[in-house]
Amino acid sequence: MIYTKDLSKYYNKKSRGIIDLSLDIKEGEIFGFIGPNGAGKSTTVRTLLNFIFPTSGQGKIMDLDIVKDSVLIRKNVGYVPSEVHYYNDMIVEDFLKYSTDYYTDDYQERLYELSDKLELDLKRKIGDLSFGNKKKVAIVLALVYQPKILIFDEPTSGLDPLIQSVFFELLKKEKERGTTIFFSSHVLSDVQKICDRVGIIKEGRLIKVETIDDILKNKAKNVRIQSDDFNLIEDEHVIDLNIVNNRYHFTFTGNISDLLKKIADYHIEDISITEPTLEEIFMHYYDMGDQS
Ligand SMILES: Nc1ncnc2c1ncn2[C@@H]1O[C@H](COP(=O)(O)OP(=O)(O)OP(=O)(O)O)[C@@H](O)[C@H]1O
Repeated sequence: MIYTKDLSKYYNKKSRGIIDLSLDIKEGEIFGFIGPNGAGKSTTVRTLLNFIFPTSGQGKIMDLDIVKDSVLIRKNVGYVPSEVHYYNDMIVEDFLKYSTDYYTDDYQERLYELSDKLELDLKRKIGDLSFGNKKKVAIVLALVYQPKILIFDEPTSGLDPLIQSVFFELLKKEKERGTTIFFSSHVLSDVQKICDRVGIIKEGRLIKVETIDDILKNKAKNVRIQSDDFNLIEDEHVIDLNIVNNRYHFTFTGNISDLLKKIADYHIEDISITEPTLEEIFMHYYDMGDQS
């Protein structure tokens, strides 16, 4: 549904946006796109929607070319930008009605239903809305006509936790309908909640694409051991070792039953083996960069 091959964007010779980005997102998939500030998330989204031209490479959305067919693409995509700029002097209700008038079907009822769920005050002027409330306007607009594809750039920023959970409920309904969702964010818990797969972007390059399940299931474990004679420091599977007094904290990347066999030789006072958080895994990928 969303495909790119070696897509690159340089703003000028010195300023890279994205480099050789290749993505293949299937119909009905919710794809998380994660990376810190400046990694290239917004550049990717803006290039996909042809707000900026790619420097090289190609991209397709629903088999349509992202540059040549961008008008048709935008008709089929709901988009929530990272920063929302609409007509400040318009009343929210008028703006939403005006925007939905473009579509042939009658979306008025859904417009009010979504605004109500997100607790959006329809009677205020857009210019008087907070950042989060402006974001709600963008979310209503993206969801109202039930497009086949949704592209979100940091959609939850500015939303309070209650509204965030309403938003995720709305997305679950979209998923049931088979909508394809590109979800760019730097908030790992958001991505973990809703996405099927996640792509990690670092300094403009995609360094990893994996399912959330695999990331959490197959990866290293956090191990904490208290022992006065423990000595696995040279083990190739022991990384990020931290020793304070007789307390050992490390990440174990090998088979956990091998670890249990090895530690049976030591006098262990206390032990815990836990799944790393997505945050820790993410930091690990970031440290390893392209070799991961
Ligand atoms: N208009 C621009 N002109 C020059 N460089 C730009 C421009 N927009 C973005 N960049 C550069 O491109 C790189 C990627 O920026 P981008 O905004 O895509 O990152 P991001 O992952 O969306 O980060 P953020 O979460 O801060 O928006 C950064 O180094 C940024 O400085």
